[in-house]
Amino acid sequence: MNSRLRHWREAATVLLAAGGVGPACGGASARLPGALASSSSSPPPSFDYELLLLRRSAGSGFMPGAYVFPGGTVDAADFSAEWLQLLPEPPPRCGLGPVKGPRAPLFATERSELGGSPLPGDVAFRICAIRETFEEAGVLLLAPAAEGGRPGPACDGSPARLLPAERLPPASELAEWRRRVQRQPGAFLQLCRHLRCVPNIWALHEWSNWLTPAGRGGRRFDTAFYLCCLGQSPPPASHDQAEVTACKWTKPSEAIELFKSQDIWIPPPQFYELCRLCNFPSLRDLHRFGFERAVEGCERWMPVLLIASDGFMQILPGDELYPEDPDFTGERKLTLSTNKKTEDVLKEAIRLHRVVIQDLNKIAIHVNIPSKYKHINPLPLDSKMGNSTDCSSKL
Ligand SMILES: CCCCCC(=O)SCCNC(=O)CCNC(=O)[C@H](O)C(C)(C)COP(=O)(O)O
Ligand SMILES: Nc1ncnc2c1ncn2[C@@H]1O[C@H](COP(=O)(O)O)[C@@H](OP(=O)(O)O)[C@H]1O
Ligand SMILES: [Mg+2]
Repeated sequence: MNSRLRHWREAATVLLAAGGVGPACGGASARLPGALASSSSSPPPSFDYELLLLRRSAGSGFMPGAYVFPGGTVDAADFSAEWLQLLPEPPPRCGLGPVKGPRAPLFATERSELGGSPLPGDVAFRICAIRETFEEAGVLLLAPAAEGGRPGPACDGSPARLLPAERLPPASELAEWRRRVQRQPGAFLQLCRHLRCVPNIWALHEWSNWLTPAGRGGRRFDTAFYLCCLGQSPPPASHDQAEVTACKWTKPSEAIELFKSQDIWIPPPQFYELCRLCNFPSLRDLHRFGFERAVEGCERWMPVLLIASDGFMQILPGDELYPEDPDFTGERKLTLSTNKKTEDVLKEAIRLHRVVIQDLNKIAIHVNIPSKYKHINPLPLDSKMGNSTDCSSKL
């Protein structure tokens, strides 16, 4: 086994947004992607789309009860060479756009331990995210196969669409397929063959890559985060009453409000990504940004814990306290700690990229450095969205 894989499991997740079909909202859509609000008095954005959040079972071994995006651990079936018979184009890209930027280790991993699959990580992790979205929420992100048996995914830069209802089997049959895939992930390939479809890997755009922090002794995941924008109303989503106990389509701002009011708990990486989405009230703008930015790639982010006297911080790459040689495996048991209060630590810092956690639902993101790879920093939220838990980008 690859030494990295002894320490964590590889996983994929998808920020699934749907909407953008109604009239433009408010004027907030005039906010330019990439232009961070520097004032704390701008009106709250009005979103024309919703995002799918799932509540993890209270019995889950990892982050029980947390609201997360659909996703899970990669299975050998996601790397099956048989997918190549369904995909319209051969490796290495299988019809995916180029990535000129850096490749996070997740995407460049040697796959021999998974049977030496010729399927690239870029494809397999997208298949994983799509399969998990079906298992956990019943939402099927598939593209139809073109006439003659060759699939013809739309890759024209517009938001994706789900298969039309007439392409799907009756609900009871689909529910049976869902149970089969939950029991045996390899059944997802059989379902795609049966429906003459392919997982719509072209609708998933590389967004970020988070590695669970080391040092807490728990389970860790190296997770590929993708963005997928559906240019249609949010489709029905249903939980599986097992791994997932609730499905919720929510605007990014509403999710943050629910977090602040302690109605839901969202883990720091998902909170960070929700605050990034707050830059985009319009689904079309979000899609365009995600589609065009993906070519730049992304780097892996492993937060490094700094324990202060009244809370703790997750230090992120680019921050002046981020170690030059981070302890990825946790074997060196390196921890950062100080007797100072978080407020004083923050006052002393010049280059900030960190998540300050004072208690479970009191999180603030502090960033004053530009985001790399043409990405975007979390939006500072204005006072109307509350300030007990703020997402403050200091620029
Ligand atoms: C009080 C604050 C505690 C802070 C500790 C953390 O930051 S935990 C962060 C955990 N989050 C991640 O590792 C991000 C990626 N993980 C996920 O999206 C999901 O956990 C998963 C990997 C998709 C879950 O996989 P399952 O197989 O369990 O569904
Ligand atoms: N009813 C239930 N309650 C809690 N966890 C469940 C569950 N049914 C399945 N799971 C867990 O969900 C995980 C599967 O996640 P995914 O398919 O998203 O990777 C598995 O955890 P383990 O990884 O600990 O086995 C599985 O045990
Ligand atoms: Mg999961």
